[in-house]
Amino acid sequence: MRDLGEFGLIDRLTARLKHIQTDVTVGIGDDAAVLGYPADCEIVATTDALVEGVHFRSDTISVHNLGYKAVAASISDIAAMGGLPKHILLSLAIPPDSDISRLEGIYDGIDEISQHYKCSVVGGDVVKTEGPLVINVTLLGTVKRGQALLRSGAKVGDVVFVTGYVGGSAAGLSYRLRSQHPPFVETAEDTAAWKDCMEYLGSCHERPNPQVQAGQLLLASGVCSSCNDISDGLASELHEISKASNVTIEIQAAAVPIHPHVQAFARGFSCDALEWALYGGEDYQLVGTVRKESFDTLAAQFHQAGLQMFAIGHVTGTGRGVLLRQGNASTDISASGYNHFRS
Ligand SMILES: Nc1ncnc2c1ncn2[C@@H]1O[C@H](COP(=O)(O)OP(=O)(O)O)[C@@H](O)[C@H]1O
Ligand SMILES: Cc1ncc(C[n+]2csc(CCOP(=O)(O)OP(=O)(O)O)c2C)c(N)n1
Ligand SMILES: [Mg+2]
Ligand SMILES: [Mg+2]
Ligand SMILES: [Mg+2]
Repeated sequence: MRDLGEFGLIDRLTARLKHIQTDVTVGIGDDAAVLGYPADCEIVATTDALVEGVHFRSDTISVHNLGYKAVAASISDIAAMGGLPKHILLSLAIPPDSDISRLEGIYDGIDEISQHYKCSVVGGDVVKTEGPLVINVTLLGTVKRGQALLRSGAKVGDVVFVTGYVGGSAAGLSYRLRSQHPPFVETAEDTAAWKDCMEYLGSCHERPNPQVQAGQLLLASGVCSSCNDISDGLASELHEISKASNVTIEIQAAAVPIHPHVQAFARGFSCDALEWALYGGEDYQLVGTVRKESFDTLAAQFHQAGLQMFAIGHVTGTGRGVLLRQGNASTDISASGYNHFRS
């Protein structure tokens, strides 16, 4: 890698990007990219850093899927605003002893997800570091002017929704971090079921599906009063909506959608699947609120489009708070979830 030099490295990595760029007047190779945007749109911009040892480890994710997931996390933020992803700026801080094939693998994963979601890398930066590998993704997208979905519009009476299963990524990570064989695999049938379960958990953790189409439907419906994507866990994201909208939210534990594979894995290892769903994070589903009278129509639209839409609770009052109802008991759930500066 040292032989390549900075510019050789950039050439090697960007050569992996096969996805055709659209709305790019000037792309990689000049001082800055020049990008075209439709006049009836606003730009949505998000940035997130991923640090080796904090966001990923070589034994928890493949290099290809690391590239895939790094961009997926940013696409998810654009989806939560009701936007479409367009242009990626990609910066890497690279330890000097890094293997070039590892970096190329990351770029292949980025190229794969770029093709799928029709966005492209238009620039970036490479620097050396004495610390761990850092990948920073900045993503620019478009949203219909004045229509971005915010966290701040939830109103009393609204239904709280989530666009898919939660807890799968944390379950997948928990699987990756443990070495022992599952206690419930005895017969050949068990082995087959276990294999399906592991594939599901692995893909939840390594290859999340950011909900761009769901965000588009929510925006077009005109009845979505708040929206957020789930990076830190359902509890934390609900607290953000509660804070931004100054409302109290109550969700039903039994209504939180947890995939049967996640439940089976939790049972097998005596873990709590609801904990993963509430506090695990990295599910990259959307959570938000819609007007009560419009929920059924919206859910039907989602199902027609092959998407999921689960009602998990209501906005019950004004003033901040998130409550979890289990049977007759209703308890405050803390804002805990993944938090970089709190343990
Ligand atoms: N270092 C920073 N400087 C300025 N704004 C920041 C910084 N870090 C985070 N933010 C902003 O704070 C808000 C919350 O960030 P974050 O919790 O990371 O959002 P998300 O979970 O959607 O990625 C976002 O608007 C983000 O842009
Ligand atoms: C090795 C490893 N340890 C822990 C995690 C779990 N994890 C790391 S960061 C994170 C939350 C999401 O990252 P963050 O930087 O908070 O993204 P943002 O909320 O800004 O989108 C989670 C659940 C992981 N993915 N890999
Ligand atoms: Mg962030
Ligand atoms: Mg977010
Ligand atoms: Mg976070």
